[in-house]
Amino acid sequence: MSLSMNLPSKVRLVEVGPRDGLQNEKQPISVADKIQLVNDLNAAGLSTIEVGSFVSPKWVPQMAGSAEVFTGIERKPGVVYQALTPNLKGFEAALAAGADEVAVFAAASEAFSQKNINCSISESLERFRDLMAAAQAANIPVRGYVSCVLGCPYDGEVAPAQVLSVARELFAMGCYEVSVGDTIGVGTAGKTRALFNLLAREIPREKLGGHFHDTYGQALANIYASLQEGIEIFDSSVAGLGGCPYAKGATGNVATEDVVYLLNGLGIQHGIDLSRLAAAGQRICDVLGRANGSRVARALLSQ
Ligand SMILES: CC(C)(COP(=O)([O-])OP(=O)([O-])OC[C@H]1O[C@@H](n2cnc3c(N)ncnc32)[C@H](O)[C@@H]1OP(=O)([O-])[O-])[C@@H](O)C(=O)NCCC(=O)NCCSC(=O)C[C@@](C)(O)CC(=O)[O-]
Repeated sequence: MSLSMNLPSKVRLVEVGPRDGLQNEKQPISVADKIQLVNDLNAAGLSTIEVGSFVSPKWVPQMAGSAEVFTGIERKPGVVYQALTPNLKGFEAALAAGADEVAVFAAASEAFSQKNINCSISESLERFRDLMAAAQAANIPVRGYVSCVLGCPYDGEVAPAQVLSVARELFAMGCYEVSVGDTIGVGTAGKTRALFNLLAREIPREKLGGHFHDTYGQALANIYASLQEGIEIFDSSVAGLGGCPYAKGATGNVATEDVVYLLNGLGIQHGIDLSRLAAAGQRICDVLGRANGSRVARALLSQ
């Protein structure tokens, strides 16, 4: 039971650091370092880890070695190792690499859809159909993402009804859960609550996830607002790694360490060992030669 009767007692964190976190890094990162990151996250208790993506290497070169990463990781029973896939080709590659589950991604804004995956929203949804059929035949669960739900770097304001329409389509075609993403981190708590309130009129709350970037420093406030709306699934990235190659200026995802600290304070269960998690984040930051983006990790590691 959480300290507040109105909040969920348990949350599932989807760790997207190895994919969303690393995809935007310009410097080469070795397959060994990526494998180490996934293994460290495993050891810290994450139950769902997005290991990599099977997208065009011309579009996102950093994810080119994802198959080797999948092959090299130590698998822990009960942990879901997920891959991001934009089409059937990506799905087949993910399946061959041993992904337990895949994620498809659509946008709530037309301009972002074009920039990110080179097609309109409706074309992207159409593209997922053969992937969904192949996934169903192979018994592979498919997660859905909707990007730019609280604003778009090209189109500006995004209508909540448009987010609902894309999320509804993803469910209708068979996604078991949909994560809605504030790709450029412009959302605020009030808008977040209003969005989930609208989505929950048609989609069960326990099937909705929140994916917040911290560009404007609002991610934790938005997560708290989502918890108040009964949302129990959040995507986060160790050490706040990340940024989207097709959203200029977008900084990292909310740091997993910061979310865990928030949940600890609220008495909400999550199953993650914060000190191991902070060590995992610092290790990859040392590899990348960049500052740790988690304030909680910085505070803990300086003690
Ligand atoms: C979707 C495409 C492929 C369309 O790209 P396209 O150029 O329109 O597609 P195409 O079908 O014409 O193929 C072009 C080339 O890519 C190859 N190709 C085609 N598919 C694949 C594949 N799966 N894996 C490997 N290669 C592939 C294909 O074989 C061909 O190779 P070529 O003949 O030129 O040598 C491209 O636009 C793409 O890969 N985009 C990926 C963009 C991306 O990964 N963005 C970041 C992830 S989304 C995100 O971060 C947001 C999220 C999810 O985190 C949530 C949030 O924050 O909001």
